[in-house]
Amino acid sequence: MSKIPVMEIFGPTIQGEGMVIGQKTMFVRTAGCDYSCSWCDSSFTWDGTGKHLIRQMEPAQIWEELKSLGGAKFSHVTISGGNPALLKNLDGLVTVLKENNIKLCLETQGSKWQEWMTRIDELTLSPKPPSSGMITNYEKLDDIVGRLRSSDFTGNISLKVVVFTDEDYEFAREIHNRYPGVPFFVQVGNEDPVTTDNGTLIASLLQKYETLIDKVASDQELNDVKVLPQLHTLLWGNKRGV
Ligand SMILES: C[S@@+](CC[C@H](N)C(=O)[O-])C[C@H]1O[C@@H](n2cnc3c(N)ncnc32)[C@H](O)[C@@H]1O
Ligand SMILES: Nc1nc2[nH]cc(C(=O)O)c2c(=O)[nH]1
Ligand code: SF4
Ligand SMILES: [Mg+2]
Repeated sequence: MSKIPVMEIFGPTIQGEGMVIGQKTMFVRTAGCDYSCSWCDSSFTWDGTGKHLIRQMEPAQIWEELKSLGGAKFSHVTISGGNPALLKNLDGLVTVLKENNIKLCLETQGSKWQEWMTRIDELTLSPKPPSSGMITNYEKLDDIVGRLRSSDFTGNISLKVVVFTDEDYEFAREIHNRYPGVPFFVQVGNEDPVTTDNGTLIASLLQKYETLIDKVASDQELNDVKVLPQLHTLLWGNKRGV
């Protein structure tokens, strides 16, 4: 059997980001990432600090845990990480969840392709801007977007760029120009993904949200775009498992 490295399973909560923001959902967060973004808010999935939390789980076991946490109070599961697209054998989990009529959302950065991605209902690709320290492989990203725009894929896709700096904003424009027609989101960057001072954090994030809205509002290159905060961070700060 094929086990999946699971970092955390939580919910029901709401999807705090992107194309289905507000959607009631469970989360399965896998361990391991091929990137190491400077500002990653889930760095415990790849920097060794969460090593003790990793469980190697069978798809059926993950489903049991989702049910024991969520009971009958969910019909939607978001798979995030880390980068879940590193795992070929997530196929088994997708199968179990689909057999149980669960709608599936995936969060990934667009650096790897897996065949099971065609069975996701809401797929977010989040290429990384310069402030992350990562370099986007456009050949790879073109290939992935191409596959997701083909008739093999019946779900919905979106592109989501997190913005911290003016350079990041330029990167967001480039991505939107490169893939016109793909629903496009810009998201406020959280510069302090460890603080527990929620008052200060939330005030600063709201300020940044307003600044990003102003920037987009006065930009004729970014018209068909949605500007969002991380709703879960505005509600619960950097708390894990929400
Ligand atoms: C933790 S990542 C996991 C999935 C995948 N590795 C990715 O980056 O798309 C989930 C989402 O959180 C975003 N994110 C990570 N750190 C962030 C931060 N400090 N501020 C805002 N968004 C952040 C990522 O850009 C991504 O869209
Ligand atoms: N509520 C909530 N929404 C989220 N959307 C994307 C998340 C992620 O870490 O991938 C996330 C998360 O961790 N919590
Ligand atoms: S790609 Fe995602 S999980 Fe990986 S380091 Fe960047 S933000 Fe974190
Ligand atoms: Mg998160």
